[in-house]
Amino acid sequence: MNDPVWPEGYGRRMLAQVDSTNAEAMRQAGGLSGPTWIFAARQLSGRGRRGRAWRDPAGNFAASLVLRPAEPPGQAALRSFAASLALHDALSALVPGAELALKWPNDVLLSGGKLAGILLEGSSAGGRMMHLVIGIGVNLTGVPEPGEAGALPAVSLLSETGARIAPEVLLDHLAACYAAREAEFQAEGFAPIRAAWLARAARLGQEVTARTMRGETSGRFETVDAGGNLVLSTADGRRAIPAADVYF
Ligand SMILES: O=C(O)CCCC[C@@H]1SC[C@@H]2NC(=O)N[C@@H]21
Repeated sequence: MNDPVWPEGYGRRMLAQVDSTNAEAMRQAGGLSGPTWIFAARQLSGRGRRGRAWRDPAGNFAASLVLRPAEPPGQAALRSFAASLALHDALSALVPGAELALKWPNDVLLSGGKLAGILLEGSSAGGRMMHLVIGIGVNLTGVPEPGEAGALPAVSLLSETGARIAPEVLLDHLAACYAAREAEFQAEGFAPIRAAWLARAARLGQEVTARTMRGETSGRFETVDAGGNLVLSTADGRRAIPAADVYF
């Protein structure tokens, strides 16, 4: 594939080492004049969803994109679908034929295992986002130690496909793919992102379990609705779930 062109209007800060690119993005957010990628060759204390740690063996990808969407949080957060889709776009271009899929809300799977995770953070005031940070971690070469029971096994791009992609190369591709998805989101809203995401979704139409702090809901994975909710068809009817961990 041709070398991508760095997208116009996007900045980048390339760091040798950081605690967490999301933490660094939040620290720098107030001083940035436009959308900016914060990339670190080495991340020592990565943060995962639901307060979990995200372990980054050397050689893996860690970066966070800082945006200023000035939208209500629910609308701004739909970018997590744009981000996972952009990552799918970038990886499919870099490793044609890789068996990639998307898992709600924003994991990227490879050969059925967890290849990548995305963590959204941010700050808002007066009902509008001031900053949105989209943190993306990809197991390019290393696989973190096993996580909680029942979770999908972590896999790496190298272990599953033999492809050795440098983190900086993935950043160039991801930045270009994200900028294209962001432009689509701004021009046409969530509908085309939602449709493209669903076309790549893992386990659509199959039984899944959504687990929250309050309990579990099992049902057939029907769709993702216009608000980004996971829609399950359960024995008690249709349920739209805004946030959960999903188990297959
Ligand atoms: O739990 C998940 O699946 C989300 C993991 C997100 C990890 C990435 S790595 C880059 C960015 N910086 C962080 O501290 N976390 C995100």
